[in-house]
Amino acid sequence: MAAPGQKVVLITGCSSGIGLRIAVLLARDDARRYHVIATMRDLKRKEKLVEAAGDAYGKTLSLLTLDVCSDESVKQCIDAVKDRHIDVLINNAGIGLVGPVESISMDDMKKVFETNFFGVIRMIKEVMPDMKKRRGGHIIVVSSVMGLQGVVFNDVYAASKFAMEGFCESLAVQLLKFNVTLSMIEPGPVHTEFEMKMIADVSKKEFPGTDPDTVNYFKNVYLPSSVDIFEALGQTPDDIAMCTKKVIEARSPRFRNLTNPLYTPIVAMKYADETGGLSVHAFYHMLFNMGSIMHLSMNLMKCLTCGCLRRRTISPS
Ligand SMILES: NC(=O)C1=CN([C@@H]2O[C@H](COP(=O)(O)OP(=O)(O)OC[C@H]3O[C@@H](n4cnc5c(N)ncnc54)[C@H](OP(=O)(O)O)[C@@H]3O)[C@@H](O)[C@H]2O)C=CC1
Ligand SMILES: CC1=C(/C=C/C(C)=C/C=C/C(C)=C/C=O)C(C)(C)CCC1
Repeated sequence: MAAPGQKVVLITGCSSGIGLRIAVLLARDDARRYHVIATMRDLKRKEKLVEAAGDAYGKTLSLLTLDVCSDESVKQCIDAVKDRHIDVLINNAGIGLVGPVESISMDDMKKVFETNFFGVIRMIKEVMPDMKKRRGGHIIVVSSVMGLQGVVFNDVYAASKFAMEGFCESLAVQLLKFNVTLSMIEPGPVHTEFEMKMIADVSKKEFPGTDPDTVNYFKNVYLPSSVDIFEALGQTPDDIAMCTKKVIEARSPRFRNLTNPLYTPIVAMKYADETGGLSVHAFYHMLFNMGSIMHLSMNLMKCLTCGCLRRRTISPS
C-alpha cells in the first residue's frame, strides 16, 4: 500500500522492455516518492521484473494482473487499487506489426488496434473519471515516432499510433479544465523484445498474396535498413524510462516528448512541407536509393567509434 505523500503510479505491460524499466526506476526512487503498481497480463512472466526491482518489490512495487484488451480485466484491476486512487497512469502495453499489407490478415491488424488504440482508451475510460473528480492526475501514453511520421511497411502499427495521437490531442484540451495532464512519449527504435518479436515473426512468414517484387523490397531492402536504423539510432529501455520520469516530475509537463533527438529532423521534415511531398520523396530516396550507402556509412561510423579503422589507418605497421 502507498505511504502518505507517495504518488500511486500504475503501468501497463511491465513483463518486459520499457514498462519493466519504468516500473523499476520509479520503484527504486531514492526519495521513495512513488508507489508503483506494475501490471502485466500474465503474472507468470513477473520474474524479470521482480529480480530487477530487488528489495523494492513488496515495498514500493506491487503487482496486479491486467490485460488491456479485456473490459473485465481492466475493471477488476482498477477496483483492486485502494480507493481506485491512481495519480499517474502510464499506458505502455503495445504490440508491433511489420510487413506488406497484402500479407497481413484483418484479424492481425485488428489485434494491433485492439491493443495499441482501444487498449489505451479502455484504461483511460476506467481511470480518468476519478482523476477528473479529484481535479488532479497525469495520464502518460507511450506512443512512438511512428505516431507522428509513418514508416514504410509499418502501415498498420503507425496507423494505430497516429490514432492514439489524434485521440490524445483532442482529449488533452478537455482534461486541462480538470487539472489532469496528458503527455505522449514518442521513442524511435528501442532495443527491447519488441525488436526480437518483429524479427522472429517476419522470419516465420510466407507473405501469402504478395507479389515477388514487394516481398523482395520488404525482405532485401527494408529489413536490412531497419536493422541498421536500430543499430545506429536505437535507445535502451532505460533511456525511455528516464525520459518518462522527467516528464512525470516536470512542473509543467510537455504534451509531446520525442525521446531521441536524432529523430527530430525526420519529424520536422513533415512540418516543413505542407504538401507532404518532401517526406514521401525523402523516405523513398533514403530507402531505395541510399539504402546501401546508409548501410556502408553506418558501418563506417561503427568502425570509427570502435577504433578499428583508426588503428588500421593510423598505427604504423
Ligand atoms: N521497442 C521499440 O522500438 C519501440 C516501442 N514503442 C512502444 O513502447 C511500448 C512498449 O514496448 P516495448 O517495451 O518496446 O516492447 P515489449 O514487447 O518488450 O513490451 C511490450 C509489453 O506490452 C505487453 N502487452 C502486450 N499486449 C498486452 C495486453 N493485451 N495487455 C497487457 N499487456 C500487453 C507485453 O506483455 P506480454 O509479455 O504479456 O506479451 C509486454 O510486457 C509499446 O507501446 C510500443 O509500441 C514505441 C517506440 C519504439
Ligand atoms: C528503413 C528506413 C527507416 C526506418 C525506420 C525505422 C525502422 C524506425 C523504427 C521505429 C520504431 C521501431 C518505432 C516503434 O514504435 C527510416 C528512418 C524511416 C528512413 C528510411 C529507411
